[in-house]
Amino acid sequence: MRPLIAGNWKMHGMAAQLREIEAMSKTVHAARTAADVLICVPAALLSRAASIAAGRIGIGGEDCHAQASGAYTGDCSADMLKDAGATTMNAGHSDRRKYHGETDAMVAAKAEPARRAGLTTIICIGETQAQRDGGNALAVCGQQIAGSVPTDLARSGTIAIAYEPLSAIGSGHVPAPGQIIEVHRKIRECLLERAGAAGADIRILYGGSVWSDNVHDILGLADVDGVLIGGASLLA
Ligand SMILES: O=C(CO)COP(=O)(O)O
Repeated sequence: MRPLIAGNWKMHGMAAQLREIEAMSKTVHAARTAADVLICVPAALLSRAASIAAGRIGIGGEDCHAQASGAYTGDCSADMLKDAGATTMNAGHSDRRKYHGETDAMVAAKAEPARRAGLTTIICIGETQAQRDGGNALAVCGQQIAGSVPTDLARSGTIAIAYEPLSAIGSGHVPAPGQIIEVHRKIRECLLERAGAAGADIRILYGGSVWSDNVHDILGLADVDGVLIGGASLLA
């Protein structure tokens, strides 16, 4: 499977930061990179980022509202992301689950309008350290897949999954390879159960403290079809 190298800028970046999009687009284009490259940016930068990227790399949104329009002050719909130039969006990032109380059902409800808008949705899952310490990591990830991945979307090829264990995000602590392999294998099994053969073609990304010095090793692990990068994606 062609890997996806995705960045997530979170709530970082003013207009000056778009220089990095320019530099990344040029590098990817010139090097004919053997991977798809995508940067998810704050909504305020989306339109300018997409115009600078000019299709050389993908530009994504970081979230959307489940409704197409309405009295939802401060929110942004999947159609709006698409209209601004996005190809992809994130849903269910642990920041959203933690600070906005997003549940699996809410995440699933965002993925469907994204598909209708023509966006691929990267659905983020991952266990907390307490869940891992309690021996529940695989069960938690399985439940998150069951709750946040609509079956028809899994079949339609318009989603990717990002496994981001919370203890790895922004900490510099990447789990042992065995942990990543074990959880990705579990996710693959869940996807095959849900979507049949189509589940084999869904990309499963790893996220959490990915940097230039560990990305090659991580991409070499079984069932790792790409990475979702936070801090390191701010620099071309
Ligand atoms: O949350 C992440 C990407 O969505 C990972 O962030 P870091 O790469 O900064 O650990």
